[in-house]
Amino acid sequence: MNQELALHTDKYQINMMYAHWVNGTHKRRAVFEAYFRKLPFGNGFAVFAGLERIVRYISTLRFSEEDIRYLSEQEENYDPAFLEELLRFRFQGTIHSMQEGAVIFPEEPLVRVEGSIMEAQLVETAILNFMNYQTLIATKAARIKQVAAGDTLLEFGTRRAQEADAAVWGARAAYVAGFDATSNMLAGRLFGIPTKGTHAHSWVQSFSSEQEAFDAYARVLPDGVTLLVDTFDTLRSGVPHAIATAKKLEAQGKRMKGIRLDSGDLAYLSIQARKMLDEAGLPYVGIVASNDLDENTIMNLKSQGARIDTWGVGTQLITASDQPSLGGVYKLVEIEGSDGRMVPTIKISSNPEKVSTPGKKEVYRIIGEQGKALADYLAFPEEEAPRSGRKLKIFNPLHPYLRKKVERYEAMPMLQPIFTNGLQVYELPTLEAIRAYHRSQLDLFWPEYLRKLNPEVYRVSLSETVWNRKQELIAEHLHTEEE
Ligand SMILES: Nc1ncnc2c1ncn2[C@@H]1O[C@H](COP(=O)(O)OP(=O)(O)OP(=O)(O)O)[C@@H](O)[C@H]1O
Ligand SMILES: O=P(O)(O)OC[C@H]1O[C@H](OP(=O)(O)OP(=O)(O)O)[C@H](O)[C@@H]1O
Ligand SMILES: O=C(O)c1cccnc1
Repeated sequence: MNQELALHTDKYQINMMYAHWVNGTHKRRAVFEAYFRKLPFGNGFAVFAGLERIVRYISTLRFSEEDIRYLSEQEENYDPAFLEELLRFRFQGTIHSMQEGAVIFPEEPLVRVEGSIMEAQLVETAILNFMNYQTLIATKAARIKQVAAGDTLLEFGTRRAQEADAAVWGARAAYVAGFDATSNMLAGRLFGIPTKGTHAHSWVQSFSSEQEAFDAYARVLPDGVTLLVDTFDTLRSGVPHAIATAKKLEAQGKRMKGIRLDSGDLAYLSIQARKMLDEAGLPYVGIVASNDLDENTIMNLKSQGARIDTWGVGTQLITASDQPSLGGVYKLVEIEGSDGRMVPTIKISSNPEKVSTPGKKEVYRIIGEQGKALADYLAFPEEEAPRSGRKLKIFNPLHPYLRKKVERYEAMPMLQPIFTNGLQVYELPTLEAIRAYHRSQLDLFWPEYLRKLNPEVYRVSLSETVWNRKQELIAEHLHTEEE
């Protein structure tokens, strides 16, 4: 899915690039950081996703002749010399990022872009677009995985997704966070995600009897067939007909894989269907359920003793319906001054949570002696990196009186170099490696940070130097305001 995406940006980015170019400031060095302020779904963590798309986007970022022609028709009347420069544009900046599958938290840099103000501004919109959506879906999927850890999870959302890209990249994000397969064949081909499918009601409706429909499907797809049993009456018709088909398969030495329930009381129906299958000597036939499922319904069904082994989850996952967007932002944290030195910048807001943290920052995950994460720690790259034996003060930046000191720990750097001066230096991991990394990340946390309801708040701490710089800049700003 390599598309031409240079114009996949907001017009104001092009206009700011142009204004910088006219002003002669377009080559000033700038550092931006992308982060979010609030976790989605009331969850205690999020799962980072979107990097592969970001890498593909950055490495193929070019304005085509058609893009330039389109820009030349805009009411802004861009100077042709500016458009000429866009035609030669290549991203030459440096990007650091969290790796896909990382467990991440509010207020920490997830993607850091350093480059000319012109190029760093251009890529804001697309980076946020990819990161916000894929991280949101991976986080939703992680919540579903948490309540059905030992079961099989199928992603069924394409028909309800917000268009094609969302379906395909959403299927990938779900797989990153632990789903087992998708129904989307394109996602399967593009990313190597396992694909699975049962059949629709239309298959049964297109025959004169349910039995005939089941037998025909099983004849064509004898290995691992799953039959949808709720077209007419699940317990009186669907399950008995499926049992009859399974017996015919057995006679040929084949095993039916499962039945699918898609309506009605899924707890009751699955318990009854399980009994009927077991009594018919078919304990190996599994039960798939679908129908507007999410983590809450699945948990609830499990608490009712539902006998469901596989969950098909569509709409609620792919649209993240209880919170359909992640509010990731991209803020300027440093800019080159007239003397060529980099100057930290701050964005002040009357809402203290919206005041940005100045300066380019590294993110360290501080792992305590029991192998579990204690806090994340943000420090300037020029500060001495945290290492065991060097006492660290961990505090909550919004409530600095909540503090503790740690001395024996491991400091795990979280941001990896992805591009250096335009050159891709990061080799994209396989999806299997990303899934394994995600699981290893979850293992770093005590369960109280991971639980789905009212989780403990994990701390993202600032180094004292970062904290002091922030206070100085706030004070400077107030001082200038008063003058
Ligand atoms: N035992 C149960 N406990 C809690 N929720 C359930 C239970 N059984 C099913 N559900 C959920 O309740 C909702 C039922 O929705 P709805 O009433 O639209 O379905 P339906 O009428 O059974 O089927 P259809 O989709 O054909 O209309 C679904 O989200 C389903 O997952
Ligand atoms: O419910 P979701 O989580 O989105 O899962 C996907 C749904 O898509 C299919 O039916 P569809 O919704 O097209 O029709 P139906 O509800 O009438 O079965 C399938 O039978 C599931 O119910
Ligand atoms: O294979 C299935 O059962 C399926 C696929 C997509 C949506 N609903 C169901």
